[in-house]
Amino acid sequence: MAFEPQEPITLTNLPPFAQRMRDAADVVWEEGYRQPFIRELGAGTLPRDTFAFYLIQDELYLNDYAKVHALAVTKTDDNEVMVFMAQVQHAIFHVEKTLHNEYLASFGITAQDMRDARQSAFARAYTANMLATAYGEDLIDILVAVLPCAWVYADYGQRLAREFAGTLDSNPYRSWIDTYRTDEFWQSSVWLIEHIEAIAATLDEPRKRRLIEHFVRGVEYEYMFWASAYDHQMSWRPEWNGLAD
Ligand SMILES: Cc1ncc(CO)c(N)n1
Repeated sequence: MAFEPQEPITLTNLPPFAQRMRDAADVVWEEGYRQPFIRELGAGTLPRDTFAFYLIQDELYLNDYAKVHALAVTKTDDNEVMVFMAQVQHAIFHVEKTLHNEYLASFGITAQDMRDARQSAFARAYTANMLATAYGEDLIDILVAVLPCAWVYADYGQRLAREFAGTLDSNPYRSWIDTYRTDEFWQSSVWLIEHIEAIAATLDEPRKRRLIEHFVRGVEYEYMFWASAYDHQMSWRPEWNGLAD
């Protein structure tokens, strides 16, 4: 389907460079939606301790994710970009972390448990990669590094809400789905896509290809974040779990 520039950017009306990134990631993206963690989250059957494992990892993730947005501010004097980055940081602490805190409290996970928590190998690889980009690369690289985070969650949130609409009322993970299904959450991706599109139009093909590669890698990290949580896997190999404790 061709991009309709007069129409708003939606999950299916994407400008050309965003469409290229999305197409390149498609296999991972669709397998990601079909993976057991996401299926069971949608059905409400995901074991609580698996969701708790994910939430603890995601708490740690969000700290690094906030830092990446803070570092983006140091790369530009464009106030529109600076305001966006500040708004995302605000949403991390006041929307996503509020959601987490409600779940963590209901699971009996304490502040001390959180202070003792360590990142899994998969989560650490993801945020180390994002932080390296944020410290060492340009604004465009940071925008592309954070886009999979915003976009995959918005896409899966909306799809889960639609696919499992009939059982959402009794789904213990409903407030998680409700957080990511909103148009407000999707609008972050729209903002990123628009700004990436404008910058990408000024770049040569090899540079664009590198950005696409970064984007696909980000979608892969999103996949593995859930897959490793599903298996409660802290280390690269399961038999190494706990060796450093
Ligand atoms: C791992 C991960 N990616 C993206 C989001 C959405 O902000 C999140 N909370 N966690």
